[in-house]
Amino acid sequence: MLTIESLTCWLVDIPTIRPHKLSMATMGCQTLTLVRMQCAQGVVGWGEATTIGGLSYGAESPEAIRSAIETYLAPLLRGQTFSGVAALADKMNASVKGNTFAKSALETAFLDAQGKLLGLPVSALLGGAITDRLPVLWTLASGDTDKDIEEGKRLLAEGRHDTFKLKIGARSLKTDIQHALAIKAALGDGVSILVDVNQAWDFTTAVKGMSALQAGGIDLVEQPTPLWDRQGLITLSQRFEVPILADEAVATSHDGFALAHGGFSGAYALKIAKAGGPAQALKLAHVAQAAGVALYGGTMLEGTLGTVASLHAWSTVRMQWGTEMFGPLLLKDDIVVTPLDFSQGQVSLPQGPGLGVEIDFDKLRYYARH
Ligand SMILES: O=C(O)C[C@H]1C=CC(=O)O1
Ligand SMILES: [Mn+2]
Repeated sequence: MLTIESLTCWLVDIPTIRPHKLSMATMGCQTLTLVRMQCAQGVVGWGEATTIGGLSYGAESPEAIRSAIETYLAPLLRGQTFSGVAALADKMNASVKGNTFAKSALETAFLDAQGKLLGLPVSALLGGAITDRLPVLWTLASGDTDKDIEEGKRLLAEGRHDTFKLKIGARSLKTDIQHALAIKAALGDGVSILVDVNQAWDFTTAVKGMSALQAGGIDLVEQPTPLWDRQGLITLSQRFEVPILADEAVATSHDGFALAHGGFSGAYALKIAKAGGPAQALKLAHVAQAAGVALYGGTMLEGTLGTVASLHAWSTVRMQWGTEMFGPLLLKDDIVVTPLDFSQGQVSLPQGPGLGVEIDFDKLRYYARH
């Protein structure tokens, strides 16, 4: 049992190591919404909710996440006792619609506190880790083909990553295809290349684009069409051999059920923020498993806190397509004492109680918005 005594929120702005270009936004800075949950049992839990490009990716901005927590969720939860995340989600969902990013930060903080109280890692509260090293790809998204090739070659030589995702969709189809295939040719046949279109194509453009990407040896195409076009995604998944990864189209277990029921084949990108927390994201994972849809561990380019919360959840299921939990590597700095260990295309799951992450308060104060 955990009694929530108080909740504190910060907006933390951290610059990226280089501009990160997506079809809908170019990021030069990432804003982490951080939550500290003080519990009456003497433990403190930490959570993070992070989105991409203000309101250009999702319906919750960092400022709105903070406001939802401070104005609605904190007063609802303060003084309440919960036996676990199911009870916490039940309480939040009864009074607050949507706002899954805000709920994800709170579910994460609760799991961190509960793990610390029980002396267990968060993964143990979510079913138990089946691995302590998870594959991690890297996204090449400088916006410049030659720079991306240079970056990919360097990371391959360093042995840090062996799989790359490209962000396309902002430019013409022809330019995007040339870009993706030039990188594929430069990095070589042994290197797996995935592309993320972030909803930028309509159905007919997607048919042309997927034909070219499939012929060029691209291994996976992520969210080619708008999130509302469920039937389009299903049809594309049945028409092409190159698998489709559903991202924006699949947030919760309900979306996963509807897509699979409609005949979708391919994979789902799990993200704790889309679902409302690590435990909620696993509900989608379990629907996918039941439907024979593969899994991929997705990121909203979170800092270490949100990344580790995701890793604890992802460690409890088999990720056929690996993960993209490289968020901390895209940021110039972070607010934790010990950075994650990324090497050989993998990241290690922290082993301590709770999330297994310690906050660096000086850095938190330095980067926090005033
Ligand atoms: O998948 C997305 O749409 C968002 C994110 C994940 C990796 C990356 O570079 O951006
Ligand atoms: Mn995506």
